[in-house]
Amino acid sequence: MNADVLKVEGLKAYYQMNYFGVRREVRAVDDVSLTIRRNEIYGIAGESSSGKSSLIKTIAGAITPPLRVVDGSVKFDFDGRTLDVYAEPQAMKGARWQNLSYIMQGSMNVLNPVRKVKHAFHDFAFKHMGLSERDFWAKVEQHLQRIGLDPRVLESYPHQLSGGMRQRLTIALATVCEPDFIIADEPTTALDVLVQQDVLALIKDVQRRMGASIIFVTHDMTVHAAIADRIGIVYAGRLVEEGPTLDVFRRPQHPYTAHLIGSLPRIGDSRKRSALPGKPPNLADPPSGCRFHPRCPLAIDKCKTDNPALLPRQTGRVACWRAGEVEAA
Ligand SMILES: Nc1ncnc2c1ncn2[C@@H]1O[C@H](COP(=O)(O)OP(=O)(O)OP(=O)(O)O)[C@@H](O)[C@H]1O
Repeated sequence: MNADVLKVEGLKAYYQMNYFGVRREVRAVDDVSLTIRRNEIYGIAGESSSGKSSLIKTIAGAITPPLRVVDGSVKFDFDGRTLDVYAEPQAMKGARWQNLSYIMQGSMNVLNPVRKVKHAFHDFAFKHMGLSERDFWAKVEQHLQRIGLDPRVLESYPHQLSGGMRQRLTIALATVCEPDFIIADEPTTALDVLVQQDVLALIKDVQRRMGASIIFVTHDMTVHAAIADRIGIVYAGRLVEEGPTLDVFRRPQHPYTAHLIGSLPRIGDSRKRSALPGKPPNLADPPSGCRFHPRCPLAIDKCKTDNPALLPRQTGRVACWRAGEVEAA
């Protein structure tokens, strides 16, 4: 069996707009290549507007205009069967829920406020599981119990449940068909810190038990530290660093990664953390060369003109002309 379950190659997805005859193109995903292994949790990190959600939506095959794939490919390997997301959109429909599930940003909203929770399970999962009604509900109840929810929640309306319970329910929904691959966008952002810990532990537990792979997005580096096996750092539509989570946190190679990690508060350290000057660039008109160069403390002339490729380095990959010359602040 192929060890990689997802292969993304040279992926470019742009928002292409036309305002009164003037074309505008936002290069939100710009030449991203990555692979995800079986049983792996891969986190995508980066500031707001760096393109994380656009990347994950594109990987999930869940894009709508004006976002369009202009180049590259996204291929899954499910049980030795290759599923090419953009070459075979129909096959993708068949794979949803069974092989692949997508927990969108704000996905608690999939729970219809005027219908009991049980309807969401029936609407989304029943037809994919090939079970009788009776066996289906037995399976749903067993799944809820496994993830610490009382099956009586099925008879509740969403407003009767706390935010943490609703998020647990969306995770239950996304995992009840035991998919091989889970895609999650900011799965814990709307929750307070304690509930967040709980939901993170749940995601990790469900993933380990089912042997699934997960790719998830959050801007919160502490969430990556808690659950990701590897992380990819995105800046201005490009993957600029990738590696095992511990290595990236201990020895970031890219100045941007070093900054993201250096700005995290640490217990017992009251030093003021410095903010990175400037803002992420406008992706309709990104800077030449390395897109980080206008904000980079280590930039040299070459960085202004030449785009560094993402190259293997130590245990991961990094795209920087001065890779490895940084230490976490
Ligand atoms: N519907 C849209 N039309 C045009 N541009 C868009 C649209 N949605 C997002 N963008 C632009 O695409 C770029 C990447 O946005 P994206 O939402 O993918 O970033 P992100 O890293 O997920 O940010 P956040 O953490 O704030 O969700 C940004 O410049 C954003 O303004």
